[in-house]
Amino acid sequence: MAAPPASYEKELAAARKAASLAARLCQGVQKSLLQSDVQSKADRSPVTVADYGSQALVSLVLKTELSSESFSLVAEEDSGDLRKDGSQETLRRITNLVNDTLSSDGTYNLSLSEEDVLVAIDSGKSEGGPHGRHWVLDPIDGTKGFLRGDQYAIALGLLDEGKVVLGVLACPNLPLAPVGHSETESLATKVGCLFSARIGAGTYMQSLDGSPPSKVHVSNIENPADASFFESFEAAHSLHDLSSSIATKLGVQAPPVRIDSQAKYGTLARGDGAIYLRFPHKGYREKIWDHAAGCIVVTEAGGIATDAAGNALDFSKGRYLDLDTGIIVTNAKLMPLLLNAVQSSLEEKVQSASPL
Ligand SMILES: Nc1ncnc2c1ncn2[C@@H]1O[C@H](COP(=O)(O)O)[C@@H](O)[C@H]1OP(=O)(O)O
Ligand SMILES: [Mg+2]
Ligand SMILES: [Mg+2]
Ligand SMILES: [Mg+2]
Repeated sequence: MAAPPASYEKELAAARKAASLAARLCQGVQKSLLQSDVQSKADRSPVTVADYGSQALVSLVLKTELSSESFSLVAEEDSGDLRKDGSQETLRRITNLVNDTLSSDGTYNLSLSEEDVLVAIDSGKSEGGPHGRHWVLDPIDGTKGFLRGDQYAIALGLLDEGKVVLGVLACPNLPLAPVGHSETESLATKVGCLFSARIGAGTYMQSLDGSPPSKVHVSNIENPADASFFESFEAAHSLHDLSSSIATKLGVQAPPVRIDSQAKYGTLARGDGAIYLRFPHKGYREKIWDHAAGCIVVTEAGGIATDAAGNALDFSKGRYLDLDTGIIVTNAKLMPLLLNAVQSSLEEKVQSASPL
């Protein structure tokens, strides 16, 4: 007899715990961010002690909670820069952050050395791929938002045979109340959301301080005139002009809601807006950790995520996502209209760029 299908319940509980602890570490750092905590990577993008600390902590919690299983992690950061001369102080600070967060939780009797932290960070070097299980982690997604004091997310997913089977998004600065509605934004509202999704079991949201989870669903808007859309805060991450041309074609009335990170997938999953548009500049290659958790959070809530040609996102190809032009997300009713608008705006863009 065939084995029953995996339920991934134990893995989801471990992922929630890991992402919640990492969120606690990041919140502490964001409150007291020192200039010396921020470095530039070789690609000139920022990285902070919190990105490294979050990656070490998630890797450690997953390994400890799921100790009997083989462990593969595809994650954004590595220890290369931390092993260079002049990084000792930064490494010491990261190690203290990880140990302080572990002891504040109280369930682990662990104290890590600096070398343990480097090793935990480097356990994220897996290449992923179509076979077996691989955890996929962005320890801070939206580092620029994190530095501004805005939105960011700890994004953790699990691939099994190339498919995302669970995902959690911890969004420490995201209000529990809907965003993008000016009436609710003026109210002092509680922040800190944890989204979690398991294949076939739906998407749930709870507060990061531990309220019971409640099931969420994407917006059921059918008329694009009533829809609002999310896009990157950073114009360098997504072509705002292209989104605006698509929105105009669709008849969307509301201005774009710009927020950082995969928090956009979370807000869409709970129906705050109806559309997410992402069109990186030419030459940018999307990584799996920037979309795996967000993708299952939104699809288990009834949404659809595709590339600009309407193909499902394929997480089985290694560390990068191979895709056509961009990523679009909406509900099943709006997707055909959205795809038409995207394709016609992309054609216009090509025509306006080619010499007559
Ligand atoms: N030039 C770029 N174009 C598109 N995305 C980028 C670029 N540089 C970094 N990113 C990544 O885009 C995501 C943030 O997107 P958003 O614009 O939706 O906030 C992050 O994963 C960020 O990485 P990181 O995880 O290092 O912050
Ligand atoms: Mg980064
Ligand atoms: Mg990212
Ligand atoms: Mg990141």
